[in-house]
This record gives sequence, C-alpha cells and structure tokens, in this order.
Amino acid sequence: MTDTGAKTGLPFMKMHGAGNDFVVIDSRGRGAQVTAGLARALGDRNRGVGFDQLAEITDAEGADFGLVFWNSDGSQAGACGNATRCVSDHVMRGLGADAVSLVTARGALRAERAADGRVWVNMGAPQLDWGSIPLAREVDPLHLPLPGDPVGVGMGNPHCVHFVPDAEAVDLATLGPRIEHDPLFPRRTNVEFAALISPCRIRMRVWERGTGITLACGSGACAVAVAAHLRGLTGPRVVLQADGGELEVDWRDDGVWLTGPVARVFDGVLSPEYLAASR
Ligand SMILES: N[C@@H](CCC[C@H](N)C(=O)O)C(=O)O
Repeated sequence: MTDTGAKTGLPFMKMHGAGNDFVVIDSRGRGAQVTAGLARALGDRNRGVGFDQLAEITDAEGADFGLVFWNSDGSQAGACGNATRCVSDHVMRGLGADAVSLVTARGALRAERAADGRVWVNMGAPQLDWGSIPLAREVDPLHLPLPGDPVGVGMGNPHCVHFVPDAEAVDLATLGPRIEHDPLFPRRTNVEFAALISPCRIRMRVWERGTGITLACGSGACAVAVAAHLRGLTGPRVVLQADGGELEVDWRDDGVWLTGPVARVFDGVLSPEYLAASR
C-alpha cells in the first residue's frame, strides 16, 4: 500500500544553494506525494515551512532518481538548477558516489561533486528558438521586442534577461511581475537583471516566476551567462554574483554547467493533520 503519511506524517529536508531555498520530499518507493495544494500551503513562510521551490524526488527508470519542481504559488517548473544541485548532493552522499544521473521534465541530466565540495550539474543546451523558450510569436530571442532590449533564453524554463548598468537601481518588485505576465510569454517567465562587472563576472538579481524575488536562481544564472556570451559581453565561463552568493556557469559543447554551494539545513516531518488539511 502507498504510504501517504496519513498516520506517521511525511518527512522532508530543508536545503539551500546560495540562499535559493527548498523543501525536498523523497517520494521514492511510495508514489507522488505532492499536490499543487500542498505546495502552496508548504510554501507559505508563516503557515507552512517556506521555500522558493519544493523538489520532489521520484523513482526514474534508467537514472539514479527523478525530480519534479513546484513553485510556492503551486505551479510546476521544468527546471531548477540549484535544487538539482542540492538534491544531487544528498543522493550522492546516500550512494557514496561523486556523480549521479537524474531525470527532470527537461530530460536526462548529470551532476558531479567538484573537488572543493561544490556540486556541478549539466543543465543541457540552452533553448534559443522562440518556440522552445517559449514565446507567443516568432521574434528574435536575442532582441525581444520589450523595453530594455532583453534576451530570451530557455533552460527547460523561460528566462527574460535584461542587461543594465546598475542592477541595484532596478525596481525588481515592480518590474518583475509586470514582465513575468507579459503576453509575449505564454507560460509566464523568470526575469533577470544583470550588470557586467568584467568579462568573467556579472552581478545579477532575479524575479522568479511563481515565487517572486529570490536570493539566487541556478537556471537564471545559466540564462544570464548564455545571454551575455551571445551578446559578446563575456566568454563562455562566468561567475554570477547573486544576492545570496556566487554561482559559476561554464557553457561547454556538451551543455551549460552550473556549480555553486549546497547546504542541508534541517530535517522535519509534516504532521498527518497538516497533510490532511493541505492536500
Ligand atoms: N530557482 C530555480 C528556478 C526556479 C524555477 C522557476 N521559478 C520557474 O518557474 O521556472 C533554479 O535554481 O533554477
């Protein structure tokens, strides 16, 4: 019988990568446990646990594990680089391995532990055609027809990257939701503002679709690095300085590699009563 946590509750971990924070629920061997309602309830920082994304670990054929991502508004995300790195670290520790294979909505991915303890994930090739990002109509993703001349990049989820002289001066709380809901993005979008510090360092701030302002965003860091390289501002390898810490991106022939710190903060158990009221 599937264990839904009705009697004993549902265990979870709280993790973060550069301040991008996650609740992680391991559903391997017991079937999907998370619903949109549970994600919304748990995402509430006062009445739930609070997170930027909820990551559910699933069984996956032909890979070490699968991952499904939820935003705090209850919507699903096709990619989450930082949660992928955090969960990969946890699974690698369990397996006593330094590399793992996983499957997300994006497809098969690979993660590795670096010599310094950080965790790399190959996020795959960027999606640079309007249909895959996706955009509502055929326009040039390198110059989206929006104020600020942003770049559209898909990393398994949509990103709208703006280059600005000073990222601190941007009113992210006002512009973020406005751009997230622009009709050009049929599935809404994540929104990044990036300022070039040097050809290998960028300061970035992010408004995440379905969540809001976050301290970092892994797929967003990849999108900024890809956009900066395509615009001729940087090389293929760049450090992204987010509000919560530094992420490094290396756009190689085999995909966009993202690395950064991972942390497991605490473990807990969702009570049966809370689950019954929230699912
Ligand atoms: N924090 C994530 C990205 C989160 C997904 C996003 N909000 C979406 O809806 O696409 C990351 O580290 O990549």
